Amino acid sequence: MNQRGAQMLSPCPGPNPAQHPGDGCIKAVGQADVIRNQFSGATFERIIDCSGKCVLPGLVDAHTHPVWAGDRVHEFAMKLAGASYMEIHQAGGGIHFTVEHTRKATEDELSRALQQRLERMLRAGSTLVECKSGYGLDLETELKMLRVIERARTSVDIGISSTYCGAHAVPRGKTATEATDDIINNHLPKLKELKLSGEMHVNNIDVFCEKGVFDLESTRRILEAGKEIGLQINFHGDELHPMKSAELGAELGARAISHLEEVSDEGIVAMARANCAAVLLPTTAYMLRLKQPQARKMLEEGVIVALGSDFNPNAYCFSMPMVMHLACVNMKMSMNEALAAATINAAYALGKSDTHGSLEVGKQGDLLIINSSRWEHLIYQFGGHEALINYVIVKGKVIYENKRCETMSSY
Ligand SMILES: N=CN[C@@H](CCC(=O)O)C(=O)O
Ligand SMILES: [Zn+2]
Repeated sequence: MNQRGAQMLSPCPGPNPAQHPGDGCIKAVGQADVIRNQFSGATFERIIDCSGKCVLPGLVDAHTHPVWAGDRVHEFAMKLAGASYMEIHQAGGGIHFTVEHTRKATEDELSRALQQRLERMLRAGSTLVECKSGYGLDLETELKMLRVIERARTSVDIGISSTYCGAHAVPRGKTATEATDDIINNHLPKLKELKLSGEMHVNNIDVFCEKGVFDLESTRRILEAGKEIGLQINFHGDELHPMKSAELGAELGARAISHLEEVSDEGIVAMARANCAAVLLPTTAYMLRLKQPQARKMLEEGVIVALGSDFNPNAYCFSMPMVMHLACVNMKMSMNEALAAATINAAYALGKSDTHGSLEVGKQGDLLIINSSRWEHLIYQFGGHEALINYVIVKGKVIYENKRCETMSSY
């Protein structure tokens, strides 16, 4: 913590932590001496002296595709040579390439890969991440991916919001209408059954609403059917072409829409009115050399702007500190705006801002301790988070401690 403030974590669900078992929530936030007095009789599992350091909320990554097999480094070379994302996709690469490999992978292989990726995200400061399916497209593989995400809830100490993204691409051999019918008639009823039986905890529904993928009408049908079974609407829209996805999302009560490089002015206003969050993905706009989304205009209009890493085989980045840096430089966000977008606003995009995303009494004790007296170093030092993040704490427990940063971060 910096010199002026302090946070007190569990174990302690009441005012006197000594009398209560831990619930992993924040018990007090304020001046160090006031808190010290307040808890003078208490005993703690662990006390960390944060003098000269900063305490930040754990970062929230509002958009990731972390379950897949088969990397696409060869496509990176193709893109550098001038091929566009859609050219590769339409030639059977891109998402289709990943689908082919993910269908062949076993559940254990996918679980191991996911676990390692989530651990890398944790070490980069993310304590809550959205995780999408979407490289199966058929029911069997989509369910395999969702089960892998479900397993990670217990095997990794990171918070997870799970998203069904069966409409990530139109599977080979099907039209978009046939794929839409399959999702509505077969995938969603099965998800509803698994949700009701408690076997799966899927939170959100996603569609890639894009020219040559799912058009506005198919997107509407899928999202409405998902909402009907209790999923939050959180989808890809207005990325490569203006689709009026923002207008549709606002009308359907979407919790969030991602990308939005090609959103219309009317769409921005509609999202602001509907409290629909914009999840901006600076790595993708950078990687694909897309037009940058209009973050400034969105903020001026009152849109809730969140950030995500979009980790996927196309945009291979685990690091929300780097995402914040890109948002500042390329989207002209201030460092304060980027931090809010990577914490409380990202939590909002996942429907979790009551419990996550800020350091407030009663919220989950997810936080980072930065080895610097100015938190802005986390954004300023591009790619430097490994030397800055001293501790990652989830539900009041230290889950990553980086002793090396004590000697590294000031250089
Ligand atoms: N645009 C659609 N989906 C992903 C990319 C997925 C992929 O290329 O594998 C995205 O958000 O960038
Ligand atoms: Zn995506």
